[in-house]
Amino acid sequence: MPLILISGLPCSGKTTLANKLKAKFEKQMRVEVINIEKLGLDRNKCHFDLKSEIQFRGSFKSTVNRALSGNTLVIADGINGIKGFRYELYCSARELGTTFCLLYCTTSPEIVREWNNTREEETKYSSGILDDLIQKFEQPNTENYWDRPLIPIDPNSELDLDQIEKIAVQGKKLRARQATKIHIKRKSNILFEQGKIAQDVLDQIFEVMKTAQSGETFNVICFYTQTKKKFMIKKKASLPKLLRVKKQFTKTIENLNISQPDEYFTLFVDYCQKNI
Ligand SMILES: Nc1ncnc2c1ncn2[C@@H]1O[C@H](COP(=O)(O)OP(=O)(O)OP(=O)(O)O)[C@@H](O)[C@H]1O
Repeated sequence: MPLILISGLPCSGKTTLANKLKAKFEKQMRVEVINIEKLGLDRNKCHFDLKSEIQFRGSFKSTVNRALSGNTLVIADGINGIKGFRYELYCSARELGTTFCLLYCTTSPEIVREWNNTREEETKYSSGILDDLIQKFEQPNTENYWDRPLIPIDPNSELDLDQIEKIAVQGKKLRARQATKIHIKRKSNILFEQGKIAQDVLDQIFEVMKTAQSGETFNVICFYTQTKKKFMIKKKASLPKLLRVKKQFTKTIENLNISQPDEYFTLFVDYCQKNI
């Protein structure tokens, strides 16, 4: 059954949107909204650090997959700000040959901060986590085929539920393709590829450090294919220290199912920024 994926900054009106969709569609079919509340989790704990984020994404995805295999319209209501993760959810819909669409709540960072301030204390994002999530958010982009069809939603404008129904429910079904299966690479290939990506990132960081003076901050830009991450490192580190960071990262993510090279790259660069 259809998958409606919602994406947007934290506190951008996603659940409000999901509830409006549910109210409309449940007159016609079974509808399941999957979000932090449904999973019984705390939004600040889920995004506290890399490990908890990855665990949260794992349970979000498996709950979506379980619901999709039933006769249910699934509304996957989350920040879904990592493009590699949106790709994985798109693939779930594609493997089942169902309809799919991405609704993007376009609320700006300034407004989400305001809305967050008016929330009840227990549902508020702490300001550090809110800023971190805003900074990391990879905006949906129709150049990525898995971000299509994309419907931008401004929570302050009238919602065109009929347009969403036309695309998400009556629209074209995705076709399960061999490519989806090919993508499920053998673990050893994935580990080999991740090792290369990590080494590449370290080489790029080390290159900048070689020419910089101790005590100054470094601006580093790391590339992986077309993905670019710019960040700052506060102090110079030795090569053994960089290798230790890589080892710690590998330990942190071991047993977590990261198959997308893009996602691995983004997570590793974030980890380097925080731990060097
Ligand atoms: N159009 C709107 N105008 C003003 N406030 C709004 C609007 N939409 C949502 N809000 C407020 O923003 C807060 C967050 O709304 P909502 O739970 O829908 O966002 P969310 O993106 O699902 O949040 P989260 O990232 O925590 O899941 C709520 O307090 C809600 O009242």
